[in-house]
Amino acid sequence: MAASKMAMMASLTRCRPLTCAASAAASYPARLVPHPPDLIKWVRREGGFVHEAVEISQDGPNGLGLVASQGIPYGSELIVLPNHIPLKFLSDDSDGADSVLVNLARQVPEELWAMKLGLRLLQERANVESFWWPYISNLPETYSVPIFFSGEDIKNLQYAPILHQVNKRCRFLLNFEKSVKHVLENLKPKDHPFGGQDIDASSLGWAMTAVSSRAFRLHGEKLPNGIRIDVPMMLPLIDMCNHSFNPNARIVQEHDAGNTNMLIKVVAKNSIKKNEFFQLNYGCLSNDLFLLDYGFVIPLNPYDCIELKYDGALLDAASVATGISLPNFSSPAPWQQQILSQLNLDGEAPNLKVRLGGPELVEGRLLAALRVLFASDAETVQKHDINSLTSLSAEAPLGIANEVAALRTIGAICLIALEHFPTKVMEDESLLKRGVSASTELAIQFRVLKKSVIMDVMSDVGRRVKLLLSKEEVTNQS
Ligand SMILES: C[S@@+](CC[C@H](N)C(=O)[O-])C[C@H]1O[C@@H](n2cnc3c(N)ncnc32)[C@H](O)[C@@H]1O
Repeated sequence: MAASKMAMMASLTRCRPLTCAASAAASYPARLVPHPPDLIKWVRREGGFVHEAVEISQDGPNGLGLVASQGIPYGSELIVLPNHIPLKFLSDDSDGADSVLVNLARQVPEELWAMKLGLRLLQERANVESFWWPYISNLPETYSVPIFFSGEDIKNLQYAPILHQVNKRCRFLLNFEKSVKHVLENLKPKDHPFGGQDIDASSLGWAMTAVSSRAFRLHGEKLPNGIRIDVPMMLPLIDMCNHSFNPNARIVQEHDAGNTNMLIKVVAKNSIKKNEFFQLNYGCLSNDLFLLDYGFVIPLNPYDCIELKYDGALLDAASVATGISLPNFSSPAPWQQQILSQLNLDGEAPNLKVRLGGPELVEGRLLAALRVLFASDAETVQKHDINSLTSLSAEAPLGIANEVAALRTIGAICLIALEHFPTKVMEDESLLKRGVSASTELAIQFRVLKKSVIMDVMSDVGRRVKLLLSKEEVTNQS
């Protein structure tokens, strides 16, 4: 009944309905319409180029992807999009319905930039005559990002920094829904950017996620002052490529022969075998960002890390756990405090977020702070510059005993962080084996990977401590 009313309203107002399903239950989300137009043919018809061996196909659990139907040599152009195909936001001097959109976009905080372009996507999705309909109709109907999780599955993530981000996004969508409704309330039909349709938090969430999971930030048009700024844009067909940290394709931007049109190309980075999927690198991101923006997590992600709040209480608890008591943790000496300020861990507006894991393994600021707090005299420390104090590869700059104490404290911090999770990895694994819904599985996988980041850091610092102690033994014997 409700659906038929919606369809009738859409045909009366010459717009397409913006309703969407609340959550992605299956691993293969359906497209906006059951049989969308052929995207490859559309790109070619619009003057773009698509290599004859490029096909759209199911890429296992990654959804649809682009696959090579025959071998392709290194350096080949796979897709070329002329300037009018990417979907971008509007210019600030737009008028009518577009100016309403520009004004709404001004209410979107910079960090949620995807919502801004999402408004434009919703506008085109609502418009029956949209140039981009062949593209939009091929977009997934639902997304597996946590803003669409049930409250229980949000809790299942078990990791405070991501819970904070999910809550922030949900709160923003609910508040933005109110602002959008208020702005649209008394608009004349010709000024309504969504063809007279109601917008709610769910359609806003769909649009924000369609953009965050598919848009690329590329050079935009040249400004009058000659500068090019990066602008987010949706790249039809190119955004069918799935992610890999070891991609076989890359995006390049080039001017056409007449130097009038900026072309966006996908080029083979390697030679590509028949049946191989084309993959792009979405960025060196943590699993938090992959989950929040794209709705998936990556096992063995070298960029995954955990975030902790550096404070005296954490360090005191860690020192109790290691048995290395040090009163200076909560009340450092003035010279130590000075270095902590230099590290931005003390002072007027300190940044107390520190990371473990990722390529750095231990954030340099945390390592330097511990090395300095365990040092007994200012003179030894002052012989070293901040770069060597923050570097894990600088071997024990303040001596072996100092390094062992700092590393053991990091091990203890890891243990405390691990104990903050309400479940153990073994319990998570048995839940996964029992079979759970797709979103519960994703939430559990996320927390398992966070725990494995912590365990990896623990075993790495443990190895370093052993090595240092064995070196010390050799030195003492000789
Ligand atoms: C830019 S789109 C790629 C095309 C998409 N697979 C589709 O069906 O339309 C990005 C989305 O693809 C999926 N994806 C891409 N790379 C993935 C990967 N390495 N693992 C799991 N899912 C992936 C995620 O759903 C992500 O949000």
